[in-house]
Amino acid sequence: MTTAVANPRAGGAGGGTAVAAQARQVVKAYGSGETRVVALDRVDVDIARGAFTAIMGPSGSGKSTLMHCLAGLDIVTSGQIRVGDTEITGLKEKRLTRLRRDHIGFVFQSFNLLPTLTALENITLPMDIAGRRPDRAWLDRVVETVGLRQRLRHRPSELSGGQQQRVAVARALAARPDIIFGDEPTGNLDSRAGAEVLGFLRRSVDELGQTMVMVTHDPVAAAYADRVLYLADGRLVDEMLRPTAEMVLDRMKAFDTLGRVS
Ligand SMILES: Nc1ncnc2c1ncn2[C@@H]1O[C@H](COP(=O)(O)OP(=O)(O)OP(=O)(O)O)[C@@H](O)[C@H]1O
Repeated sequence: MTTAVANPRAGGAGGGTAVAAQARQVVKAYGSGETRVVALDRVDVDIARGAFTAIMGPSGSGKSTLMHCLAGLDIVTSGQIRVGDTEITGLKEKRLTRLRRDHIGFVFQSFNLLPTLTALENITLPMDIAGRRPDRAWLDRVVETVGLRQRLRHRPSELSGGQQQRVAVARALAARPDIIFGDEPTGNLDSRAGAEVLGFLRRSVDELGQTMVMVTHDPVAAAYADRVLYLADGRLVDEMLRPTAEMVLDRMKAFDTLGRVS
């Protein structure tokens, strides 16, 4: 019934390009003088459209900073960031806010749902605020994909953690963003609920053509991705295609042996 929505990607910014987001020679430094910290050190990366990318690396290696820079939440010190066809470095805050609102979705570790609203109201809230009408057929398909049909009238307190995160995923998907960023989206969930949410993120890539980028420490979570990027000391040091949890774990152990964990 929901297969009628044939091309969910049509109409997005830069919909024709194979790269959803791109970093070129990105440097991000915090502070100055003796307290200066280089969080990203000349990072080049292409995030493929319609793929699931995981970002891994030791604590403090720059994962969140890279995600925030790619999402236009943080301003780079030097280098360029493109989202779709738009060069975002140098954009004024107003245009950046609009770009984030219209083209980027977020899923955080804490679900960030409004307790007084039902699941459905939470899902459509960003569109309501933006004065956009939800596309009913698309919303239907999203609700179906994340398995929330029977829970739409429930408030967050009446839902399990996994279900709440599925509402947050549906909220991100509902606006049909060009790219969704997740910062440890399963960090607050037990392994069963985490697996469920990761399964839905995977489905949103496979069935809805969504582009997903997720920061994680968890090899099992990373194994849901098509590609894993490894950061160490603010640099992109390695990547892995079609990962399995064992492969990711082995790679992490190799990094440990090199003394790269902080
Ligand atoms: N606002 C800030 N001010 C100063 N330094 C910062 C700031 N944000 C991050 N840093 C520093 O930049 C570096 C990278 O931080 P970042 O949060 O990106 O790492 P991470 O890999 O996401 O770490 P974790 O896995 O612990 O979340 C760290 O050394 C951190 O201390």
